Amino acid sequence: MHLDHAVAQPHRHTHSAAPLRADGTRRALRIGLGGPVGSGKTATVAALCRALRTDLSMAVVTNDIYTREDAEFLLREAVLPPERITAVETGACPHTAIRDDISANLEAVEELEDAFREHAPLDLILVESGGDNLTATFSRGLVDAQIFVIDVAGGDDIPRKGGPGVTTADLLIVNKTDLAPHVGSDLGRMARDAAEQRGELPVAFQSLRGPEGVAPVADWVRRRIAAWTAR
Ligand SMILES: Nc1nc2c(ncn2[C@@H]2O[C@H](COP(=O)(O)OP(=O)(O)OP(=O)(O)O)[C@@H](O)[C@H]2O)c(=O)[nH]1
Repeated sequence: MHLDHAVAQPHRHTHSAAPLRADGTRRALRIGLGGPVGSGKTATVAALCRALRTDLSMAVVTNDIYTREDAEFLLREAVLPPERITAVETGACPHTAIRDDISANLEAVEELEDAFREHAPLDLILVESGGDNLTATFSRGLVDAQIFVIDVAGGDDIPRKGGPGVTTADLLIVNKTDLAPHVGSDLGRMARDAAEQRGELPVAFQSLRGPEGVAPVADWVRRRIAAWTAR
């Protein structure tokens, strides 16, 4: 079994918000990325921007507790033009801003949509959560699909322990597989536990340091966009 390769498909259709705006135009697909501190959310967002930006009109909203560090990293790396990156400062509780009081994030995605609507309507907005614990999930009023990013260095028992991110995310990424031999994580066990917790929901084993990088996850995003556009 090639665990470095994404196990994809099928996915559930759990969209809650309407794909069309009041004026009949299609809005962008919104995908949220959550997960524990340091698991690789920003690195995955950066890699997705590089992989998809020539084919798609895209933008990113970052959430940090007190800083704009994630947005500054994306700006420094020039993964997208600055006007396509917005930072939301969430205050004390990062999961509140993506789950309970989503107003600041909704405002950010709607402003981005409006800014590009005329000349290059957005196809995709990635919303990155601030690093938080295993319970941080997105409101379905904010995003249409969510990706949960964990990493092998966080311990190979994370999939077994479950939690809403691991069990319900539309895609689970087990990141930094290149580190598995160094930290003694058993990828086979993580795959079995993840399958047990998630049933048919897909899991991608990813190393951004490896030759494949983000490609399998970028393909998953493309399929979501295709399904969104076909609706
Ligand atoms: N070895 C290895 N390192 C990685 C990989 N992906 C990300 N990293 C590194 O892990 C560190 C944390 O990555 P980030 O993308 O900042 O993690 P994050 O989840 O956004 O962190 P917070 O925003 O602080 O929650 C960085 O030094 C990345 O370069 C990977 O696949 N392999």
